[in-house]
Amino acid sequence: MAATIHSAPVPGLGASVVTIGAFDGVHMGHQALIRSVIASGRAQGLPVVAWTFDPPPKVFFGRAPLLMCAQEKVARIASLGVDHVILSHFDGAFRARSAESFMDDLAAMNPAEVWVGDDFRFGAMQRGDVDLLRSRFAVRLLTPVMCRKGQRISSSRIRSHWERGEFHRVRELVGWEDFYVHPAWETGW
Ligand SMILES: Cc1cc2nc3c(=O)[nH]c(=O)nc-3n(C[C@H](O)[C@H](O)[C@H](O)COP(=O)(O)O)c2cc1C
Ligand SMILES: Nc1ncnc2c1ncn2[C@@H]1O[C@H](COP(=O)(O)OP(=O)(O)OP(=O)(O)O)[C@@H](O)[C@H]1O
Repeated sequence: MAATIHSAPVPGLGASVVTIGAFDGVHMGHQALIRSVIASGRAQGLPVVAWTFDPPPKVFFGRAPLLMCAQEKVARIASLGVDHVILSHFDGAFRARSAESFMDDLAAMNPAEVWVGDDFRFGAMQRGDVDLLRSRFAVRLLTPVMCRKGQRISSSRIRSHWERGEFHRVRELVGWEDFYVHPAWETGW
């Protein structure tokens, strides 16, 4: 069944399992996290929600270039098999929301589990962390997914490889066989 796309918390969920993240590139670490929440949701018979942001916060703050547009990101997250994708517009008003206010929205979906990585932060000034999330929800942490060289896969590392022109590494760490790297990037503009 195709995922439904929302711009705010999914209404009317009596229970759910949720994962949250910027998910720029939907790389192999993100895929493992999303597959874990799907497996858990299926096992419990609960709807699976992936909550992401457009643009990714780091891009909004000018700390990173974008790896993947929102349309492609949502399509790839949906293709993994989640039931709902929330795409929140990350702007000046959204970034100023407190961690507590964000958790109130999360609570409206009655999550039985919230799946994130151990470095997940949220809320104004990044004040929310895994411990705060644990104060209100059952948090499930995914063990970091490493590359074959033993380093944690991240959007930041993929951006660095891209900037150095190491496109074979970009493709390897992103983990999508059809990930499009423009030929001009391969040869230099
Ligand atoms: C309601 C809300 C407010 C946020 N405000 C800030 C902020 O003020 N500064 C910041 O650097 N990041 C902010 N973020 C972004 C988070 O630090 C983080 O990037 C986001 O929750 C995605 O998590 P991830 O980076 O682990 O994927 C905010 C996130 C949320 C959900
Ligand atoms: N390699 C990984 N293994 C397990 N979880 C991961 C991995 N990379 C990211 N995550 C988790 O996925 C969610 C989304 O992460 P995020 O979008 O910040 O990815 P990132 O690759 O760490 O990005 P950036 O490098 O820009 O900080 C977070 O909960 C994060 O902890």
